[in-house]
Amino acid sequence: MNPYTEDQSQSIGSLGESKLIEQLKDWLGDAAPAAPFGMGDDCAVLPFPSPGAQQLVTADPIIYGKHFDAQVSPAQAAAKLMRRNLSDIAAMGGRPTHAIICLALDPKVSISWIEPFYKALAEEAKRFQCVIVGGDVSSADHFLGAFLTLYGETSAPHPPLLRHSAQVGSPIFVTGSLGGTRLKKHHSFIPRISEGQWLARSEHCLSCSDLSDGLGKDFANVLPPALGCEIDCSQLPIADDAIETAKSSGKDALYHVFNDGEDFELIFALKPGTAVDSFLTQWRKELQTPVTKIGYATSRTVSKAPRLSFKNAPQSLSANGYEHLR
Ligand SMILES: Nc1ncnc2c1ncn2[C@@H]1O[C@H](COP(=O)(O)OP(=O)(O)O)[C@@H](O)[C@H]1O
Ligand SMILES: Cc1ncc(C[n+]2csc(CCOP(=O)(O)OP(=O)(O)O)c2C)c(N)n1
Ligand SMILES: [Mg+2]
Repeated sequence: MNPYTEDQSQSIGSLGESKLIEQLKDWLGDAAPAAPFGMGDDCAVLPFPSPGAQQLVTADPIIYGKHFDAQVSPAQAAAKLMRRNLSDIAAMGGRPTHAIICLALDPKVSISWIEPFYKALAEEAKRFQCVIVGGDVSSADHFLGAFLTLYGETSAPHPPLLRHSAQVGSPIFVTGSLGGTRLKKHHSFIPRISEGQWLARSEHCLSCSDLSDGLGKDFANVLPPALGCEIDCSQLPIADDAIETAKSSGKDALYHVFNDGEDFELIFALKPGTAVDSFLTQWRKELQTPVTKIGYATSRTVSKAPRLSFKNAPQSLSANGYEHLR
């Protein structure tokens, strides 16, 4: 849906900041607790994390024209905003608790866009068991951005799952399937919260991250700078929608797997020598989400940054991922 209207009476400009904030609170309903624990004071007052848990906090926005466009409904945009932050909490093995949302909006944004957007944020918060405790509204010219800060906590007593901690020989896995994001997954994925928590509880996982910028870039998230990674392209879980996308893009489906980003799946590395078959049996007993071993961490002598090498790759595969500002 196009978020803008030329009819001033239907725009948020006709409400003004204070009236809009009142409306936002109404639309959030019981997803927004009362002050001082929620909206209404200068700060929200948050409780300490549960005993033995550590506090997590992450931030990612959605910006019109950068993370979504007019093809995406306000409810889908809201789900994407919540879930891309939830995906970071999942990657650390945590669960979400509290969210703050800052809006920068052109006055021409329509009430009929912001209302379903906020109602869907409330639905998402309830579904993923967190509350929306505040935020900010400011005006911006020709811009629509919603910036979410999400608090969470680790799964006590387990430490958070960190990036860059794989070791030589670590088998590397991904959840779900990759490369199918352009058609719909970028706004309709499920953050892998249970899977992240399960990994945090397992004694096998050394390192974990989520795939937001594409496997060709984010593989490096689980590796220390001195290591490389060999990926067996014949083992990659290619999404049906990656194959569909490839039909019209003129590129190989693997191109979309490595470069399109926004898979919001987990990539993780296990301790070297982990019995992969019994790990997989255990996973499949307790989790429904598919998981695939895609390769392993390799040693590298001359190194500034982790390097990717391939088995069974098509010739001239480019695998760089998504990079803002370029
Ligand atoms: N503008 C910024 N100021 C401070 N820290 C930032 C900024 N942008 C990103 N970071 C931090 O850099 C790290 C990598 O960011 P990013 O690639 O956006 O992570 P993710 O893919 O998980 O969103 C994160 O720890 C993030 O908090
Ligand atoms: C209109 C529009 N343009 C481009 C994209 C594709 N896209 C936008 S951001 C992004 C990468 C991930 O986003 P980023 O903000 O880098 O997430 P982070 O790594 O910070 O979690 C991709 C593939 C899109 N989904 N919609
Ligand atoms: Mg980010």
